Amino acid sequence: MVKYAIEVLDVRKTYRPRVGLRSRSVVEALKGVTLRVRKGTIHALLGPNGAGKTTLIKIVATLLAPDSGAVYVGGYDAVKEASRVREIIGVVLDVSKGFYGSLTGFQNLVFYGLLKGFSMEDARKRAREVIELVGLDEQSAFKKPYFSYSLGMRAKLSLAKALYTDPEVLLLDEPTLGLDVPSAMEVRNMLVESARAGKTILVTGHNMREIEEIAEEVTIINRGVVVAQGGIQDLKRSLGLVNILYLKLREEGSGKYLTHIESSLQVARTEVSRSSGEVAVRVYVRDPRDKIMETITRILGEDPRPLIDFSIAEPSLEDAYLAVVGGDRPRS
Ligand SMILES: Nc1ncnc2c1ncn2[C@@H]1O[C@H](COP(=O)(O)OP(=O)(O)OP(=O)(O)O)[C@@H](O)[C@H]1O
Repeated sequence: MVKYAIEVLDVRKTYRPRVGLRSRSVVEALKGVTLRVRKGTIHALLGPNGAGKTTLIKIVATLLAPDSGAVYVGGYDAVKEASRVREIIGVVLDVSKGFYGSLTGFQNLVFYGLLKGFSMEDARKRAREVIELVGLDEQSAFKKPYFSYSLGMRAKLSLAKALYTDPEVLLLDEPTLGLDVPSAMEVRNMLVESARAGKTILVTGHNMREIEEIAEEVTIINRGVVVAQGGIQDLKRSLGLVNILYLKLREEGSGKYLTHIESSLQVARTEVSRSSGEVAVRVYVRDPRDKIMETITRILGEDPRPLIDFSIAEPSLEDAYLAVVGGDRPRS
């Protein structure tokens, strides 16, 4: 059995856009990117504008050929066996492309089904199913022409099309772009459900909170190069990101309490401020949350009096992302 549903091995891609009549500039969009996505998982491809994410999605989707390197989807070579790959993928690229403006969403999907070899009856049945699955409202789906759709409705219809053939692998370039908050949440839930059901998803996006909620692993690329990769928690740890422990203590006994904390945990830094008999402390800790909780509980057992309140803030994927590409200006 194939362990990785998607394998991208040392892929390079250069664009040579025409500038003026003769001269050509060269854009190295991917400079040797490798990533592997395990079957039944969600892997997020992150990076600033122009990093090369769309280029990579298009290559995995067989829409662009790499200059060098190899890509396998479901074990099939995306260049030599492109038609096999196309049978097992669903793709969302530009949510505003790929539909006929004068047809309704339903008609567009039925037409797509017929192109994919479905009978008229099956094409209509499947179109209804995916419209329901993505939560596209019926009035819009069956009555309104596509050209009148809002960006959010277009995004849902794109997703419906990607899911139409019930593909093993979903390749989604910013699938929640333009969706309102509840719709984006519905889509996220649907992706998580799809992965649970065994589908493999490679998704790009700029909303780190959304990505953190759904993805198991991430690849961060910048200027065509992988700058960080792996499980989200491992990534935070490897970047040396720390938890922040907030403590509110009574003045009396606070010194001893803090000494205890600092000797039990790997503390990177402590910030203390005092006001009206209370001490507010921020402790930057390298230990995981469990260890911090265990330490607080133990010290509390010895002397509960100084502690008024505490909370722990864990670093977010956004912190990790900013640590890797923070401050970098978008290209082009
Ligand atoms: N058809 C093309 N011709 C020339 N250059 C291109 C073409 N498509 C993309 N590029 C360039 O390749 C680089 C990577 O672009 P790509 O669209 O893959 O980035 P991206 O990470 O998807 O960005 P965004 O987050 O803005 O969608 C950019 O410098 C872009 O300008």
